[in-house]
Amino acid sequence: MTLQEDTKLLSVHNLGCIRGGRPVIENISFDLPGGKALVVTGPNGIGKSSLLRTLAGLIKAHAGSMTLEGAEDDLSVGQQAHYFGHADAIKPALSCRENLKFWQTYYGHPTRSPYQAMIEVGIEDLIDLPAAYLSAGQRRRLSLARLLVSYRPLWLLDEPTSALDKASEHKLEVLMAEHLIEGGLIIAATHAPLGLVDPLRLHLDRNLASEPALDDALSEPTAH
Ligand SMILES: Nc1ncnc2c1ncn2[C@@H]1O[C@H](COP(=O)(O)OP(=O)(O)OP(=O)(O)O)[C@@H](O)[C@H]1O
Repeated sequence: MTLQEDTKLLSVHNLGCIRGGRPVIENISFDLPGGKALVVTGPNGIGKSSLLRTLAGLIKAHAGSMTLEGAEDDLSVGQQAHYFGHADAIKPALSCRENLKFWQTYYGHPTRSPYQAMIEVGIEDLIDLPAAYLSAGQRRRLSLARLLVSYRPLWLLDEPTSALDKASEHKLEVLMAEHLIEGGLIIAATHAPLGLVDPLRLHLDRNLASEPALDDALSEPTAH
């Protein structure tokens, strides 16, 4: 495949990780170009979250390699990724604005003000409220706003619609579409349809734990 100068490409080759002393993902290989999403599916406990956490650099890969070319090549994949996991990365004693300012300072590459990001997720009225006062869905939306205050090309989304109402789910669809149009990449682990247009798909299956199936991929899985 020929890469345009500004085209990003995430390449994952034979990735594996160990948790609790046993391998939970093995031999995961795929290519994901900028502008595309990869939807990861599979039964509970198969390793979807572990895959995302490994890509985010939160779990050490015990095998394989991953690179993200075309962005900041000197940074690791995790350093170029926003990780939106089950736990909301929110400090309850800080206001919503202070939480977003903290993350923007930490991540760098500012794209929107905290207030603009809060408008995007529809909770701008709560911007000066301590995050401890937010409902579960509001916390989730604040967590989502964290992705909007700083640019990172790769979004790693673990069950991103959990606790979101229908309007927020729709907003998430729009935000994901915008990120892809701008050449970003998304990997989403999900049990729910996410409204992504024509995503690549990786289904992890218990019987195929060492041979994940990647449909419609740029490169065939190379499980050995
Ligand atoms: N902190 C941990 N220590 C040890 N083992 C863990 C840990 N977290 C998860 N596991 C194990 O790793 C395996 C994969 O878990 P993971 O959370 O990645 O699955 P999942 O596909 O995301 O599941 P779900 O659909 O339920 O969210 C499971 O067998 C789980 O028991």
